[in-house]
Amino acid sequence: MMSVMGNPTNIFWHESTVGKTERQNLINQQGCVVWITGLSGSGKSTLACSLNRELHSRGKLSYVLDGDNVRHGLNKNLGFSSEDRTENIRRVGEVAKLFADAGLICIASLISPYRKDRDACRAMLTDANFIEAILLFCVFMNMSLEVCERRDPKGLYKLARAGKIKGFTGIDDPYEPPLNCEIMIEEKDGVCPTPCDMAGQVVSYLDENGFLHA
Ligand SMILES: Nc1ncnc2c1ncn2[C@@H]1O[C@H](COP(=O)(O)OS(=O)(=O)O)[C@@H](OP(=O)(O)O)[C@H]1O
Ligand SMILES: Nc1ncnc2c1ncn2[C@@H]1O[C@H](COP(=O)(O)OP(=O)(O)O)[C@@H](O)[C@H]1O
Repeated sequence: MMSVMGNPTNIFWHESTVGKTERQNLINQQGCVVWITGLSGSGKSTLACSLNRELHSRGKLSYVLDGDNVRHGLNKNLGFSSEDRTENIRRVGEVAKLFADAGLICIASLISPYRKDRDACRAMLTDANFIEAILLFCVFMNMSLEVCERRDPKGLYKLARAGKIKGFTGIDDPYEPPLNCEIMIEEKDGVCPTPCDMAGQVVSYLDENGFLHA
């Protein structure tokens, strides 16, 4: 039977002769995904960059998938409707899964505003071979809309408030905070942790959970 567009048939999984464990042993780390979610301006890219640098300086291989950047290539045909955001998250989830399988620490940094889309990625990254081990850790940038709007480095909140951008997250499109995040970054006594401290919090988590060694 011929394969049908959108509903592929007659395709088969081809096992590789080099396994994930062998790749991980080669680079002495365990592949996983650090999924950073939060409002625009909450500091996702800043944390992603700082974490990437910190892991690199410890000799660990990581790679950042940033929503803004991925939308220039792989996802350039997607906008900001709820359907497009869902597809954006799904594709990045699939790519992150490949990176994790390659043995890398993949840092995905996207607003990812809808709980169901983040949950779908988490389900996609559950390793059935190891007693349902979850390979995705959610980092929630718990910054208030006020903080993000005050920062507004790209001037997008201003445009959204003026009605010049429709469906902007936090203004006229929802952000659903995680109910089950592993790590939360938040202000303490009105002070936001430095990029270095934010990265330190994630590195400690990865270290404590054994991901920085094969
Ligand atoms: N309508 C609307 N809502 C939210 N954000 C918008 C919108 N239009 C453009 N932008 C810019 O796109 C960046 C978010 O892209 P993401 O791929 O992370 O978004 S999503 O996860 O699909 O919701 C986001 O970047 P960050 O500030 O880095 O979050 C914005 O710069
Ligand atoms: N921990 C922090 N302390 C102070 N300023 C920060 C911090 N994190 C991010 N910022 C600043 O806030 C703005 C938005 O950060 P960014 O990382 O671009 O957010 P996002 O990727 O979530 O849109 C930038 O100008 C950045 O320099």
